[in-house]
Amino acid sequence: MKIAIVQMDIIFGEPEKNFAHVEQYIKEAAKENVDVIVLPEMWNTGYALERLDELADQNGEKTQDLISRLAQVHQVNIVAGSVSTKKEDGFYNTMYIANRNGEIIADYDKAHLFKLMDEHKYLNPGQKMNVFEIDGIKCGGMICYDLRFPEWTRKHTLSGAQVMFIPAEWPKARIDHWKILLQARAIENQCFIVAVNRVGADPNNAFNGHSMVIAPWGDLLICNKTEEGIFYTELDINQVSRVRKEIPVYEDRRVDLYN
Ligand SMILES: NC(=O)CCC(=O)C(=O)O
Repeated sequence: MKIAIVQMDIIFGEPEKNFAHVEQYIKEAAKENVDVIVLPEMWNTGYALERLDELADQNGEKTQDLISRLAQVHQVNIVAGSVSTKKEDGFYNTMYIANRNGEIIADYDKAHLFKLMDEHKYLNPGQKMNVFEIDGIKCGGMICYDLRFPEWTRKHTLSGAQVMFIPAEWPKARIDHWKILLQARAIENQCFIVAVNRVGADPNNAFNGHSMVIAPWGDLLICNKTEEGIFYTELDINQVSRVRKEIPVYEDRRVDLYN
């Protein structure tokens, strides 16, 4: 599975400009014949939460139209990070995934809302998990702060996910947490982690990238990139079963002791 991760800047409260940037990035990444393109969190508006009524994507339609069109034209899967959406009962932080045929195969609303960035004041939390298939490989997706809840990743890998996609707007101030938690999630769940963070700044935070792609043994395939750009790598999915055979963590779990 060839992956392109888009470590982009996000223009605060300017969805038109961000849509245009994302379109350019997807076109550029698609030229490299990749299987999956991955975007960061809330790339349409950034954390302009006070203006969501005016800015959020109505039912995610604009986002779904864009990624569906580009996925079909370029025959590429797109894990479209997340965008702010306006639905019937309020606002959400929503991830959409399009397959090579341009079909939207999954959507996910961020389950754990991050109080330090005021998400709980403006957004509704999601109520379901997010497992989907890309080219026959079971994958899972969650968003940024969800990473701090190990049981959430484990629930996805127990459902068969071999690759976890994690878009983020994770500030520079806590970037060490990001790196350590991502590597731990990969090692403990013996899965690939594909985690995309933004760069740049908004009125409250600075962001320094460090998007990471980590193999099931904990090897770092992409890490420590702080500049804006697209980064590429390839996942050897067979590593998941090899690592799980070598250290049979899933067989050795003591579920009888956990509840
Ligand atoms: N956008 C987010 O969910 C940020 C999470 C974060 O910064 C953290 O420390 O957790």
